[in-house]
Amino acid sequence: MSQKIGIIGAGAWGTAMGISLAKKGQEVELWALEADVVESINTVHENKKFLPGFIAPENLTASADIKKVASGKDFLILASPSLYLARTMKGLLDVPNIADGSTCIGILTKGFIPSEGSPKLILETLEGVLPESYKKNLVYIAGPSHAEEVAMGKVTGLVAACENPRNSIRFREALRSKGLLVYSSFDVIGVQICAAAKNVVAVAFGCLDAIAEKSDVFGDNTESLLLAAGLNEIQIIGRAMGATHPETFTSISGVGDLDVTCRSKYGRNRRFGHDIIQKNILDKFSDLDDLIARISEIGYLPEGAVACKYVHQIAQERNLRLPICNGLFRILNKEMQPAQFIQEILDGMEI
Ligand SMILES: NC(=O)C1=CN([C@@H]2O[C@H](COP(=O)(O)OP(=O)(O)OC[C@H]3O[C@@H](n4cnc5c(N)ncnc54)[C@H](OP(=O)(O)O)[C@@H]3O)[C@@H](O)[C@H]2O)C=CC1
Ligand SMILES: O=C(CO)COP(=O)(O)O
Repeated sequence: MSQKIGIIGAGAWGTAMGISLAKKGQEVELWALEADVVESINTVHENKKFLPGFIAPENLTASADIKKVASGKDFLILASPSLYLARTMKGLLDVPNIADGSTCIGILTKGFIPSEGSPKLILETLEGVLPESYKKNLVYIAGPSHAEEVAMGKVTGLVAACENPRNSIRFREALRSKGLLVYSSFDVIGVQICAAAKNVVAVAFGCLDAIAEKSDVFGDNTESLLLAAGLNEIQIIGRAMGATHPETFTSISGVGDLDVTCRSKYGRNRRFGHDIIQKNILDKFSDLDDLIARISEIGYLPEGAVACKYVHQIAQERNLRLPICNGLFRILNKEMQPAQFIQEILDGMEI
């Protein structure tokens, strides 16, 4: 039976998920902020701005009216970048099926949310805004899933994490298809940390990858060294923040997502690392706060740059030793030259 699904955020990932669901026969409506994105999806069935080259079925439609997109849906999927997620969600609180808790909500965003004290995880932030009935009922969805490949129908694995197994199973059934395998998890904290922190490691990986292209000293072996040490740092953060299942880190949402983000040609975070070395992209920003404030000027979304600020804050507050994440923070904050970076982190890291 076809279900009604709303997706908030028509970037590459929201659009690809919409295409996958629409191909499965679900009735999907996407919210896009920009009128040209709405028009392009509704007229030529393609998101020319964020996912060009992929044609959507006609049962995927778009609207600029966020409340309309959220109204009367069985499922609502949030796919906005971390910087805009909380603000976007607040605009939906008076939608009747959200106010009464009857719509099942899942989140695709990867990152942390700033708050007055410590940075917060996404579910914790949304639970603080949504009606009480959503507590322990939000579903966090992550895994190695570049939008382009999901839109193509290439076989992809995702984890749907929720403290209430009924909801992770509901999402699993709604999302899964021949190309999309969906597994349940209870480890909402571990899965969120893996999704946010792997982007930071992938920026560092992109820097190393660019340096290695012209180096006699660094190669594929060095890259695997960085990847393994990065996974170690992700585990340190996860354990400190309350991840419940050690196997999360070795699952598709842990090492799987880290691997694809570091190595895929579609990776935005890896590309950003490359651009730091090859295009001196940091020259136009004065520090990390300036970069975050003007992130749209980069032309694509490196969530790892935003997450790096919050991982650094968490590391300081909890006295965590994270040479890769903290080394990258010093680069992005203009405290260290990129050239020094790889050697320093290789000298400092523990596997
Ligand atoms: N791309 C991928 O392969 C994957 C991405 N993700 C995660 O999904 C999230 C979205 O990434 P992605 O789809 O790649 O992003 P894109 O860079 O493709 O799209 C940018 C998005 O930002 C939105 N946006 C820009 N300005 C604002 C604003 N002021 N308020 C609200 N929304 C705004 C755009 O809205 P609009 O649509 O309305 O124009 C659009 O949805 C990120 O957290 C990312 O880490 C996770 C897995 C895979
Ligand atoms: O999360 C992703 C793949 O699972 C997308 O990573 P990038 O944002 O680096 O492209």
